[in-house]
Amino acid sequence: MRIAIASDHAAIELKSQLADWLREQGHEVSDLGPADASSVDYPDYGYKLAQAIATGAAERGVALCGSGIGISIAVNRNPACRCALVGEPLSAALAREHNDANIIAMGARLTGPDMAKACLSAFLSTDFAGGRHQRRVDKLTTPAL
Ligand SMILES: O=C(CO)[C@H](O)[C@H](O)[C@H](O)COP(=O)(O)O
Repeated sequence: MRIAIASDHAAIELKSQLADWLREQGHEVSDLGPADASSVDYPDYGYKLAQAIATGAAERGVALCGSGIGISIAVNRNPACRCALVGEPLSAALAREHNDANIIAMGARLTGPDMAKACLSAFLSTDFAGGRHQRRVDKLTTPAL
């Protein structure tokens, strides 16, 4: 699968660990940065990731920052993105099954590498269930008010 991954400085180490792990499993991984641990702003990298999903350059995205909150807010500003912030595998699976999430967000200061891999594994191996969930997901792409 084509997977794009982006973070801020707080998650640079987790980004690198997850990118390596995904490549070992045969995924095509685009690391959208940052390249080092210098302090950066999560919206800049969240927008790059959102663009990769919106253009189809990537089928799935991984968004990481200290808590996962800031970068998940950033990517969800793009209507092509459905990003779920998770900290355990059941939420990661449900984000796919019910919400057809195309980006997973995690917080490197809250979630360790083993748990992050378990979440990512559940996210990548779970299909969208469709049916009633499709109707609800469709409503996310229409103006709410
Ligand atoms: O955006 C965040 C919180 O929603 C992330 O956790 C950031 O990584 C964090 O705010 C960065 O904080 P720092 O003190 O500048 O390292």
